[in-house]
Amino acid sequence: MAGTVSGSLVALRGVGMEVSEPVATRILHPLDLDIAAATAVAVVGPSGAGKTTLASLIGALQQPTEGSYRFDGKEIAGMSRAGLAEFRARDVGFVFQHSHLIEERSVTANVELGLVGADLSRAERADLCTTALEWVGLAALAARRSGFLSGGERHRVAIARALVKSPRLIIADEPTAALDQETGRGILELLANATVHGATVILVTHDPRAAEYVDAVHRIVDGRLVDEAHS
Ligand SMILES: Nc1ncnc2c1ncn2[C@@H]1O[C@H](COP(=O)(O)OP(=O)(O)OP(=O)(O)O)[C@@H](O)[C@H]1O
Repeated sequence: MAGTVSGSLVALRGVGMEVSEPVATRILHPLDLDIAAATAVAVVGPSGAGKTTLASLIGALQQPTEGSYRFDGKEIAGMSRAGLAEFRARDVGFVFQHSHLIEERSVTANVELGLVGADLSRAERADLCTTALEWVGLAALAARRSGFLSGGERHRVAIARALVKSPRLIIADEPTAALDQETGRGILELLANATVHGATVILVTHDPRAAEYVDAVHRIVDGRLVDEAHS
């Protein structure tokens, strides 16, 4: 891609994480990782290995204690708080294990939360919400109160909320953990398909089925990137 040094959307070089409180702990050993634009990758590994920490560094929810993180060629490590907040708001959509919807508000109102801070007219917001809901197959439920949705439907709304601003990066942390098998499959498929819309997708998961839906699997064990297998 234009503007990148390595050709990757996400390029980590020697990125690591160490915390000093409550005791000095090395959470991630310095690692290199490249993720190409419009691909889907899974980050897998045992509990406590550092998967969420890695995803939160890539999503700029935390800063690494060392190394360089370039996103589309632009250095993210060391950016100001305001710069990080702007990066997250513009470029990153997050999907978590629980959908975190506002129960008493409508499906559309929840999706619109993904546009907070965007300089858009009411009509533009409505259009974007409709498109996102169509994309996750929930257009018919747009006006429904979110508290009345099933678990799978809630996840779809959460995905629509992450997608509505067309972020270049989607980070999903254990998106299937709270769902039954079949619903989980649908969610994995939906997330991986975001690449068709140009998004780059990072799935943090214990779910072995995720490998079927992604372009690459990155394995973290004890804070180290130990394996990379292309499917
Ligand atoms: N801010 C922090 N301070 C101290 N320890 C931390 C901090 N953040 C994470 N850890 C520890 O670092 C390790 C890695 O955590 P992380 O959440 O990244 O693992 P994970 O692979 O996502 O685990 P799981 O699959 O159980 O969610 C864990 O032992 C965790 O307790």
